[in-house]
Amino acid sequence: MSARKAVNFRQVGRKIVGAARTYKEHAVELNNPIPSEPLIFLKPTSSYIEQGQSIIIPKDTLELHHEVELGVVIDKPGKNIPEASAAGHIGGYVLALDMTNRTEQSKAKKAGHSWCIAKGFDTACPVSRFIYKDEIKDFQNVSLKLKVNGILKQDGNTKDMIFSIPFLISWISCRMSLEHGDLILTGTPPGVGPVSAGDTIECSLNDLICMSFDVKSENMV
Ligand SMILES: O=C(O)/C=C/C(=O)CC(=O)C(=O)O
Ligand SMILES: [Mg+2]
Repeated sequence: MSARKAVNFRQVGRKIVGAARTYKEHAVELNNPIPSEPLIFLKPTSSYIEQGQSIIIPKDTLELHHEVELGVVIDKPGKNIPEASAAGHIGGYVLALDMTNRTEQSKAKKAGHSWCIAKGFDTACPVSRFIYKDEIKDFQNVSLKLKVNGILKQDGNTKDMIFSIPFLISWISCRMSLEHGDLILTGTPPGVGPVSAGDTIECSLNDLICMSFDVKSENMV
């Protein structure tokens, strides 16, 4: 059996590409149109945290939302990647949270500005350990769950995505080169909602990964 290959995406520190509204019911719950093509954004790698660190709500935030997502880690770089060969560029996965400052996002949407502040604050991208490719048999059939203070809020599966993961990889690569160590957040299933200081978020991927994060406000740190 060939040695498993890990991609040290945290050490490599390349870009985080977020895909938005990739689950129909999530687009609907936020009163958004069902997209005809992917909507993407970038998150800085300064937003990464791992279990043991806290999610910090930026000051003046009225509404911070949880979004549990499957993250795809890129191994083989490429540009204009054909959909048919896109899966060959995947190096592994993570369970991720695309924490979102909805207060900032609403302002940005009204003004036609980017979501970089809404999506890019420190601690906005909690991630699990690296998940080897062979640990997930079918990336298009992955269960994603999230609880807040023990109450189930999100319970989705990547089989319900509007765009397939190979399509997302191909589509993104036609607009920007994908590099070794990049992370693609593939979007969140329905059930997103607010978290407050003192809350605990628990999330899981299949029966493989569980992680939890506490939520603090800036004046608590
Ligand atoms: O359109 C909005 O109001 C918000 C969209 C998102 O934040 C989308 C995602 O990040 C997602 O679908 O995962
Ligand atoms: Mg998201």
